Amino acid sequence: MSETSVREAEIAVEQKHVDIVYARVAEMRAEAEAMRVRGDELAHGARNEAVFEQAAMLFERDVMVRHATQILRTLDAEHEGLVFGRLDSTDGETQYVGRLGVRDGDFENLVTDWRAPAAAAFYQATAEMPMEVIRRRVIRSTGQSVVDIDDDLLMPESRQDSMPVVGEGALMASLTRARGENMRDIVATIQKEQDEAIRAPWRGVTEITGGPGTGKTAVALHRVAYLLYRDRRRMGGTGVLVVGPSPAFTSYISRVLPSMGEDNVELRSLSDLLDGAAATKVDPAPVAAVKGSLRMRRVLKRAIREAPHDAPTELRIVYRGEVLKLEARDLATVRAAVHNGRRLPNQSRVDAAEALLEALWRKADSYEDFPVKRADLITELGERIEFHRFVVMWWQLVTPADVLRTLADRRLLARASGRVLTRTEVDLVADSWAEGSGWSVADIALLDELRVLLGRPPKRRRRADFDPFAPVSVPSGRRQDYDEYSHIVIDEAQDLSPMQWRMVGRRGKYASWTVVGDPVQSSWPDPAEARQAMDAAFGGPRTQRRRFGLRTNYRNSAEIFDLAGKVVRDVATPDQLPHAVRSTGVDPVIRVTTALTDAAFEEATQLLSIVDGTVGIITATSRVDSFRATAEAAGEPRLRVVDGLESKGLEYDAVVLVEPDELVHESSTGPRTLYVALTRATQRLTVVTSNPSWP
Ligand SMILES: Nc1ncnc2c1ncn2[C@@H]1O[C@H](COP(=O)(O)OP(=O)(O)OP(=O)(O)O)[C@@H](O)[C@H]1O
Repeated sequence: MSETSVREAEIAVEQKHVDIVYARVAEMRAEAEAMRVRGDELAHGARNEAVFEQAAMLFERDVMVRHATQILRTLDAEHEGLVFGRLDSTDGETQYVGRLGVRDGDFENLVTDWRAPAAAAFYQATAEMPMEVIRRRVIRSTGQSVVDIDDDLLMPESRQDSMPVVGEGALMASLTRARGENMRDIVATIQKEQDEAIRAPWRGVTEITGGPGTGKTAVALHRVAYLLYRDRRRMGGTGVLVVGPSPAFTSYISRVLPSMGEDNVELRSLSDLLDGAAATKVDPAPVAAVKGSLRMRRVLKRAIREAPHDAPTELRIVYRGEVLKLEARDLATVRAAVHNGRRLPNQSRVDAAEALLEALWRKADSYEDFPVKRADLITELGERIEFHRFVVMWWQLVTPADVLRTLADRRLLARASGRVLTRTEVDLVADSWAEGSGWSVADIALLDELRVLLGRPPKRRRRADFDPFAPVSVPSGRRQDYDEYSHIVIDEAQDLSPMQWRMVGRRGKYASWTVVGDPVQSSWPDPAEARQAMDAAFGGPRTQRRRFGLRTNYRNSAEIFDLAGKVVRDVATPDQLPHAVRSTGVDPVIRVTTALTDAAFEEATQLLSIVDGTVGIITATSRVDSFRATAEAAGEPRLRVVDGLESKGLEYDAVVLVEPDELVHESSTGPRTLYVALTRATQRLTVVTSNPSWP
């Protein structure tokens, strides 16, 4: 038989099995649908039953509806490539691997879930360690149709003539596919070193490092799917949080987990980790460096001890014909004493009132010939409306945002900072808040710190809040303190500032962690301080750690990565640079011109005609707005414009990098940012520069 007809015959064999699986899935879907209907009937019935039966019925309904919905969701997510692998072993057994475990009506295995221990050999078997696997086959489908297969022969000596082997490399086929709006899952082609990190135990901290394009993000997300599968009870109930660097990044990765049937994972970026305060800008590097350092915590702690700018500076009250007066100094002493107490400021107003009354009593007691009893004075003054009015103005309940807005005044920030910040630093930071154009990413960590330092004001109870028939699924206010996650994934961990580590650490008090990053791509100026804050976030140095290093760059062509490697030669050791496996024979293009904008769009237009997927223009931050406007006018949906920092974690088929020297100069860790930008393209890279001697 010719090679083509062997391939076609094998595709037909696999199609037969795939058809059986889809028929069975249709049955399962009908069963789940029936279960959901039954659940709704129960709920309807509950409304007509006696009250004491309602709770039990509602509970049963909830469990049923949730279970059925989960099954339907999983079945719906597996629209493409439900079955993607097959193993033929020495014992003559054939096993199919897919996105979901499926058994037939007699409980015979039709497909093994890729996350099950039984599927591990699909990813871990190699020619050196074949694990009894003779042939590993990757099955590629479109919808429910098998379109291609690729085989790896792992034990040639055990292969029988009846076992054909076709194709050359499912991995390469997948790597050369065009890139689109969203990242795709890699379940069919996870590599051995990646699989080890994905399947590591949930406990403690799993650190995954690797250079650009080594699949760190992909691995972290597949690990989430794996942990939810293996430990759904532990992980699913209290939730998994995935934190990425930017909203563009979270949107880019947003489809990966749903495509694996997991959509109850919270994806957040560092700019929207705090509800009600989304960041709309990024500070210039010198400002971000100050705001991110642990020194800011000391500044904030001092700031919240200051009296509000509109607080009264004197308390005068007439008691039984005598004037009792607390002057500014007395008031400052009382304020300091209340701050030194056990409760947080927003929960200390009652303490403040008591301390003021106590001070008034001491004042009265010091007067000669003024015989009053302490208890009488405290009760009588404590009931006076004028006293209450004073307390409300003097001990104000403040929000985190109030505090930062106050510190936009250079004088006030200087006072709060004492010797902690230099004059220049005070001016930089105060001015950034005075601009009033919304919060920056670095501000979010400060607001979160203040949330904890200030405490939540006591809630007034309202009877109407109580609804015995509210759905039982998510108790209202559950995540109010953000600290109930069971697992937290931090992507691009090398860029978190110490203050950001504190913010995520608060959310992971009871969590285990997966932390992925690449020290060489770091844009944070003080890695030692960040490292310390990171250790603290994990619960101290005694927390169990395991480390994995990824060494293969799957994104860039060897030609592109070669150029990128040159720019970080001074800041990276050779073993920190991954190995790019794919050569395209196309070298990066360097175009020298002073007409940067025109040239960049010309090159982008040309690249759009060559590649099927997206083209990214990466420029210095100062040029982004004008480039975006031009791109918008061009109306090309496959074209994106980002700056160096925004490009973190993203990828495009082709990249036009504009004026690399500018990227280097605009950040304190310039060569690293340029390295990030140079490693975003999968196929083509064009550099447009006015510097004839670049690189
Ligand atoms: N085993 C694999 N099979 C197919 N594609 C893969 C595999 N591993 C990684 N990739 C692809 O390589 C690209 C890079 O992966 P990913 O973005 O996860 O890398 P990264 O290490 O997070 O990169 P960076 O640090 O540069 O942002 C993605 O398109 C991903 O789908």
